[in-house]
Amino acid sequence: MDNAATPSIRAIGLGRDFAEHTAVHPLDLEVNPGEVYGLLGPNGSGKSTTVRMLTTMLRPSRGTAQVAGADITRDPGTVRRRTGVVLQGTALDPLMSARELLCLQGRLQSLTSRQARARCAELLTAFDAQEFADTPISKLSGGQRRRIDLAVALVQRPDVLFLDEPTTGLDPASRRSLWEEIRALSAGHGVTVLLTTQYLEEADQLCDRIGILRAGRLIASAAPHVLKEETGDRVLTLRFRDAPAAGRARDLLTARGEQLHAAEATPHAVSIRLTRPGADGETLLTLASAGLHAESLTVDEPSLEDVFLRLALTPEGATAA
Ligand SMILES: Nc1ncnc2c1ncn2[C@@H]1O[C@H](COP(=O)(O)OP(=O)(O)OP(=O)(O)O)[C@@H](O)[C@H]1O
Repeated sequence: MDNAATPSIRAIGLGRDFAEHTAVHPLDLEVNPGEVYGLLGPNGSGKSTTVRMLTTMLRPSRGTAQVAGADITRDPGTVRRRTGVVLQGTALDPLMSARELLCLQGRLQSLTSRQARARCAELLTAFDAQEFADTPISKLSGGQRRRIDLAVALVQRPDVLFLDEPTTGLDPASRRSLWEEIRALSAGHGVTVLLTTQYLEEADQLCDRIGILRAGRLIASAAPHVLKEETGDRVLTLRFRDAPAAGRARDLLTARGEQLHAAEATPHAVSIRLTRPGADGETLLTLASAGLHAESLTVDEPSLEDVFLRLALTPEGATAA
């Protein structure tokens, strides 16, 4: 994909049924070259089914998609040649070493044995894996295996990389190091990455844009900061000298119809959701005119968790797309 204007992934009305059950409702999605896009959603929301359709492993029941410039149903061979895939549960042969696996993958991709060895050495260096390159896969840690999974998917220099829950089961340090690898692929090599995750922090830190799936529907798709600004309320916390002052402030604000928030559950503090522009100033004026002066105040920005809880877990039909 060398045309920056052409999306690396474009799905139009893509959907899949299993018997009577619609796992993915018609879905429209565009992911641009070099972008890291995260599909986020609770268990069973359709993340893996979407990835399996886009990687040509599962035929869609409806709709179309182009991946790396080729149609997933009309030209699945080209899609496969231009994409790398790392699915849940490693499929690596436990008796082979990383070096053997990478060379074999290179040969399967029609590299000469000399080219395959060179590519293998390049990837082992890039993934800092020389130290365990000749150890059987069965003896590697979860984090080391995941790095080899990723390296195997990169042998053919894919334009688009699909990662299904790449960091599930990894400790925080291994997770962060895998994020670095993924960022380097996208920023340094222009690889487009579509990953699924159940970790909000991962989506927030790693992804340029996030799509939230709920019951097979894409209910939001935007940059994490945009989702936070659009969906989450800021929270104002005021701390008073004593609990009675905080109690009076709480009563006054409740009577005005403000939404109290359990951000800081101490008797000296009161937190409210800032649901409209200027609500922070109004609140301070209201309290000051009743002789209530806070000793300190903080405003917390919404987190992706707020967004996710509101969008993904509220009853169906209660939120707009
Ligand atoms: N092969 C299948 N046969 C029947 N139903 C399936 C099949 N694969 C998935 N489903 C159903 O489709 C829905 C979406 O499943 P999918 O695995 O895509 O969700 P997910 O968001 O990836 O979940 P998880 O986070 O648990 O991996 C679920 O209701 C699931 O039971």
